[in-house]
Amino acid sequence: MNAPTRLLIHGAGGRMGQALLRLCAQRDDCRVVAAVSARSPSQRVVDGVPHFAAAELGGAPDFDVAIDFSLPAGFDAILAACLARGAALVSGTTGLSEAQHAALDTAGARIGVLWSANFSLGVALLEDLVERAAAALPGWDCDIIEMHHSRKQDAPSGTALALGAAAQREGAQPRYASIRAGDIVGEHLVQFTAAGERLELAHRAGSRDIFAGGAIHAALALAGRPPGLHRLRDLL
Ligand SMILES: NC(=O)C1=CN([C@@H]2O[C@H](COP(=O)(O)OP(=O)(O)OC[C@H]3O[C@@H](n4cnc5c(N)ncnc54)[C@H](OP(=O)(O)O)[C@@H]3O)[C@@H](O)[C@H]2O)C=CC1
Ligand SMILES: O=C(O)C1=N[C@H](C(=O)O)C[C@H](O)C1
Repeated sequence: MNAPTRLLIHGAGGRMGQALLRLCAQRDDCRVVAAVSARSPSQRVVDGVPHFAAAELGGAPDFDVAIDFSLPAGFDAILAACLARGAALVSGTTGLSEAQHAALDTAGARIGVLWSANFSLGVALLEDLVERAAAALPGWDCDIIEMHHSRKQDAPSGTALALGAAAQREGAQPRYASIRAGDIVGEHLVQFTAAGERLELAHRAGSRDIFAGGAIHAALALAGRPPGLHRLRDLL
């Protein structure tokens, strides 16, 4: 059997980070060698996993792939750490700046990189469906309504922007509406409207395990691959 892939989880103390740590602990094809959060950990080792504060990232052991679900403020440091170690990066952090996306693209020349606004299988398909609908319905209004929990910091969501970009490629001019309420995991409705009719394409995530499972799948698929910019749809 191959040695387990060594993972660093960046944003480990957060909602996604906790889901990733739980799912990784149930597998024997990967091992979390470092869990990194913004603040100093209250316990150094939790369930056998060494924890680090962001300022201690340089002291983390070697890893094959970093899985990053943090915030834009932490993104530059994890990208730099991956470049310094020659490790791959799978990131789902949304709200990144244009400069951060450009840095990701550049990093693809040296390490394996995959960023996706949404790691669910359903949203990967939804993006295709939205592109098809926009191509088939020229001139229709296109509205993207997204709903998330009240702690989410960015709006519109990364997924809404990715769906909007898919519609825009086919000439639609998407508008966005965001709702932040309670503990909604993540819902996206893309609505095409003309006089007398409306087409609705929707995805509802009921658990963060969907995203975490997709990111782990991508990380294991990326491990050992040559450098390059990868797309989630090619790994599903
Ligand atoms: N692509 C996808 O499929 C999905 C993407 N997301 C995105 O993932 C990101 C995280 O979401 P969520 O887990 O809900 O957020 P949380 O706020 O729950 O967690 C954020 C985590 O990032 C850590 N963090 C914050 N700043 C830094 C920093 N400067 N350096 C290192 N770590 C830092 C926090 O540390 P501490 O614990 O110390 O506060 C925390 O552990 C968001 O951008 C969200 O939009 C979310 C779900 C799915
Ligand atoms: O912050 C979240 O929770 C989510 N963020 C991603 C986004 O911005 O699209 C994906 C998912 O909807 C959950």
